[in-house]
Amino acid sequence: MKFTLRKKDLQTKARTGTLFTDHGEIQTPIFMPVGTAATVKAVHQRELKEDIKAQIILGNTYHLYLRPGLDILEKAGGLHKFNGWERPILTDSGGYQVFSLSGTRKIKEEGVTFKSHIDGSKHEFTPENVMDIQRTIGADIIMAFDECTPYPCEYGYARNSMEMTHRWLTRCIDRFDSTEGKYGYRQTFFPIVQGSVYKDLRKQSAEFIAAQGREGNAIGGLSVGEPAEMMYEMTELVTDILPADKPRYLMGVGTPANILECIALGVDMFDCVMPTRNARNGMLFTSEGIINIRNEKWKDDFSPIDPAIGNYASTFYSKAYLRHLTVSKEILAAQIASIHNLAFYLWLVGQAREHIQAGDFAVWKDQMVKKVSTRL
Ligand SMILES: Nc1nc2cc3nc(NCCc4ccc(CCO)cc4)[nH]c3cc2c(=O)[nH]1
Repeated sequence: MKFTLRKKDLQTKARTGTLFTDHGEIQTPIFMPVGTAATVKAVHQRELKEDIKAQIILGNTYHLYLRPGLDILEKAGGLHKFNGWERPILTDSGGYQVFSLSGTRKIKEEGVTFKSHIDGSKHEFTPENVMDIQRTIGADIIMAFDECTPYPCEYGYARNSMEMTHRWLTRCIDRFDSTEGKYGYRQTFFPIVQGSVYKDLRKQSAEFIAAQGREGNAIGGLSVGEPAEMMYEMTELVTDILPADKPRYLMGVGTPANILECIALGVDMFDCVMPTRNARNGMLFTSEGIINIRNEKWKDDFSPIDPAIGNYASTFYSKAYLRHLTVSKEILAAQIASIHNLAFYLWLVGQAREHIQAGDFAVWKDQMVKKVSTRL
């Protein structure tokens, strides 16, 4: 999968680029809406494309494997055919979900056994079968099966967890490189850096991942409760080691401010459930700051949600109307807020791309970090 760098910022490690997949191009830096179970919750595929201008979305191996299941997905001709999203898709490998979702899991060298959060049925994920599962789902970019090391944890645990992730990585690569895609288009594999918040482990893991020479590299084990300063310190250390000519994907990040700071640290791809999950309880991200739309103060504010970001929902509907829908628990509230928050995230990374191109990203970023973090 080709990745061409366009412009490198002079004051920071920010850069713009283009990622070429068989389902279309991705302009980076990019935010990837999370579509866990074959849907970005409350949003139509047409809205994702036309209003939000999403370029790539995520799916989750753990959820899709359990429901609708591989049989249905294969009969459909893969996830793109099943949900009608014909642009790029990335699937996370289940590592994080198995560790965070099904409390009943056992980690062994062979893999992880767990109970379905849906019906309690027993399953096992191994590096090998997770590659086969992601081949069947058919995402354009598939992730290594890793252990997302919990935070906080002792140095010894972090080291053992990282070393197991590295052994699992070798098994993932052996399996991926000896199998083909099932639907006639190419799939790409990204390894994932671990090492928790220990600088020597992070360095060791980044070097091991870089040495695999894959077409893109991910940074895992962050956005798991550590302080933002620690996230930035680990990200900076790892992006100094990961090859500059390959896309860098920081998993599960983050708030608008986190994303801007990490673009400056050389990250190209981001995903987070925050814009969609927080939308459903009335937390709106806007170009002027953060709004809790349930707050009384918006009751008679008939101004548009956020006309600056230029999409239908954010311009057509007022704050007062969205507050009414939210407090009334109307279904339309989740739809409007989800489209708006995702359109804001895509607008923000689009603005970052423009300012990197214009050469004034550093100054713009510092101003924008303050603005997007303001509580309105
Ligand atoms: N395979 C793999 N996947 C990951 C996904 C992650 N997702 C995160 N963080 C998400 C944190 C997160 C969770 C929920 C919310 C909603 C709040 O309202 C926001 C952020 N960190 C992550 C780390 C890994 C990782 O090492 N390996």
